[in-house]
Amino acid sequence: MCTRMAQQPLLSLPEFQSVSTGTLLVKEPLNFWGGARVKPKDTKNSEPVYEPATGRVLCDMIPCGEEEVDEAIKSAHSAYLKWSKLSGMERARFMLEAARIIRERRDEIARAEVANNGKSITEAQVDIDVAWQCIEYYAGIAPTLSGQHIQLPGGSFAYTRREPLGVCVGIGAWNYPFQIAAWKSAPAMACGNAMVFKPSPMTPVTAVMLAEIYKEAGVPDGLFNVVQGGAETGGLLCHHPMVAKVSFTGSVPTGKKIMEMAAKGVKQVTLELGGKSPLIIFKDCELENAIKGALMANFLTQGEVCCNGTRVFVQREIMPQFLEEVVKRTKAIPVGDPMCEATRMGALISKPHMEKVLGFIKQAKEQGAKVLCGGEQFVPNDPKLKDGYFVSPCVLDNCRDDMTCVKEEIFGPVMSVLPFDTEEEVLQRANNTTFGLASGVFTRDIARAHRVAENLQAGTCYINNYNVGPVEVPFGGYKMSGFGRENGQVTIEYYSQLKTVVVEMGDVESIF
Ligand SMILES: NC(=O)c1ccc[n+]([C@@H]2O[C@H](COP(=O)([O-])OP(=O)(O)OC[C@H]3O[C@@H](n4cnc5c(N)ncnc54)[C@H](O)[C@@H]3O)[C@@H](O)[C@H]2O)c1
Ligand SMILES: C[N+](C)(C)CCCC=O
Repeated sequence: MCTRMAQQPLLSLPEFQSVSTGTLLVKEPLNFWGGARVKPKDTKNSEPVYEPATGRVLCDMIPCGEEEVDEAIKSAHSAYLKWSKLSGMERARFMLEAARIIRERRDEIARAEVANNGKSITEAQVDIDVAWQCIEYYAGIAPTLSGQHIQLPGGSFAYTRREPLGVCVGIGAWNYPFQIAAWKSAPAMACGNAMVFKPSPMTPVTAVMLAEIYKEAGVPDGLFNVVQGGAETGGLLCHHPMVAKVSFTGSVPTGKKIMEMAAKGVKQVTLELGGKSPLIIFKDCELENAIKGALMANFLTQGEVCCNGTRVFVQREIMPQFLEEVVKRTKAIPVGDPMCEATRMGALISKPHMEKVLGFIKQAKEQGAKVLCGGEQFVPNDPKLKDGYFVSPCVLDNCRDDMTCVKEEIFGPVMSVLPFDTEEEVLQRANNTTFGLASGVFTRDIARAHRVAENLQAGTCYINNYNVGPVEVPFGGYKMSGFGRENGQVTIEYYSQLKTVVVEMGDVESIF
């Protein structure tokens, strides 16, 4: 059991007044376009949405059909026509105000995120901070967007204009629901686009809070819209002729489908997909930091993190000390009520997902891995949590590169530990995967650190840390982990296009 934190100011929804585990019921519509929540037209395909910590139904997710998707996109388009004509400074003012409101309401949003996602309140608060920081960062970039002047012969010249794409679609995963919505909408809006965002059907609750906040900050109605739904609604968005770009976060199989659908309309795509990232720990590392890094690389958000370093390669000489300490600290992770400030690991997203994760662990044992700790369904003492989807964090030893737990993304709290002997060998093994999202190396040898970073085939390499994600830094994958980037300056390129204007100052020279 845990003590409730002091009450914070309210969102517009009465149900957020006293959110603690087992209390939230969301009855308000979760769609948002034209500057307001929109009731679903047809409730026949509704799906229950569960609170992971209790297994209780939190709300119904009612998918949007063709007519609703069309309304949302048209609403976005009309907002785009106004928003794209504002200067960067003007756009920035609205975005800074939205960031301020998020900061002010951090706790309410975090609590709703916890109720819907199951992650610990400590992590959810960080996610909300990252969300407002992202909006603030792109507000800072908006006024700097500019083109180039190119002098041509005879006084003629050309210039380039960085222009928005139009209506962008964002499709999100369930592990960082609010943060993903911010990571997509902030750069899109900074560049002058409008967005229609579809959250995961398992986490429909908080994206609409972001929509309300943008409205309160004063952006034009329709600039950021939310449609609820699953694969079918996602498909309607991808195929819609008024959509210029799709930014997708999710699994590799769905990413492939998104790319196919977008290809039909020659729409731009950003794909932020899954991973099975290597973390390499050399014997010359600062072991205390490496152990902390391995825990951060594996157990944030119950292990449901795309860039997690789940293949932990440890140089053989330090394996015993590493394992002893990592197991001791893994066993000490407080698992339980995610709303408690002392909790460090909450509940997995759903019962089927929990069963899938437990299935991976069972298979790992059958293939010869040794469970050093955890890896079981966990039932907290608090009776209200008895039907929650908790799994005790697990460390697997005796792993080999050919095991399923080492090759496939588990998306749960499971660390696979693998011994290695040489740098050359570990690089070859680390890169022997179709994924390429992230990677990490712990060593005190500065030359080795940079050599390893250069040779790892991944979109990010952490040196002597893991899973830090400042919004100033680009994030995205190599290989089948996707392409395009989120965060950092470079993301502007993925939400804008360049127009060249050529100006003749003399007479036309015609060959005809
Ligand atoms: N690289 C990243 O930044 C990043 C971040 C978070 C999660 N992920 C990845 O996401 C996966 C987990 O999330 P998930 O289970 O929600 O992924 P998922 O692929 O099942 O679903 C992601 C989103 O796609 C939608 N969708 C599903 N089928 C669709 C279709 N045919 N057309 C259009 N939309 C469709 C879903 O409704 C959901 O909103 C993991 O693989 C994880 O690594 C990647
Ligand atoms: C843990 N980070 C660095 C915040 C990345 C989260 C996005 C991936 O799931």
